[in-house]
Amino acid sequence: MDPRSVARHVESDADRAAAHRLYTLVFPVDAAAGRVLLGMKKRGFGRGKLNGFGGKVEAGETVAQGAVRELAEESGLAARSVEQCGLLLFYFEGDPTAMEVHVFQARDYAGAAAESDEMRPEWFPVDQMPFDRMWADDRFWWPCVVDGAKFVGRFWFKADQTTIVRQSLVRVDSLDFGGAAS
Ligand SMILES: Nc1nc2c([nH]c(=O)n2[C@H]2C[C@H](O)[C@@H](COP(=O)(O)OP(=O)(O)OP(=O)(O)O)O2)c(=O)[nH]1
Repeated sequence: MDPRSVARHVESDADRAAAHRLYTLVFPVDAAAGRVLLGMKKRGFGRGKLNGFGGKVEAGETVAQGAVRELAEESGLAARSVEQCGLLLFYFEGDPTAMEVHVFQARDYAGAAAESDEMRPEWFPVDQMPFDRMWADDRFWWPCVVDGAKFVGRFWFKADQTTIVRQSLVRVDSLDFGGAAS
């Protein structure tokens, strides 16, 4: 398991041995206007869905650095800071590698949203999210973001990447795993 993975803190002994791949997911929030920037994914995994901005954490960067880099690459926004609000673990039937997704909000950023090769950005009111055009799990944990609550969610998907067969979601006091996620 990647030494930056926090999964070892939240999973069972059996899960701890499994491979985890680290990802980031960043939601730029315009708090004054009550809106969040999503992007329509133009290619690859999750193509056609609306989502936050993110991707794989690269060698030599922290998870937070990866979040800032992906946000800039995909949306054109330069985050001055990012705040982690959640941890998501995804398991897909037939795939031995779990996805460990670190979810951030970016409330302090510079620049204007611009279309990239990967994403077409669009602002939405935080209380009117287009869940029908998003990943199936998002409707369950997004209310935690709106409430300002930190959360850990685990979702087991069928290989169709659409059907959730099992899930757990808990609100937590802290996502500080001894520095592992910073
Ligand atoms: N909201 C939401 N986001 C998800 C889910 N599953 C999932 O992988 N994501 C996010 C995490 C990442 O931000 C993104 C997947 O990363 P990616 O495949 O685009 O990674 P990347 O940009 O490094 O990929 P690449 O095309 O450059 O190889 O999708 C989900 O169920 N809900």
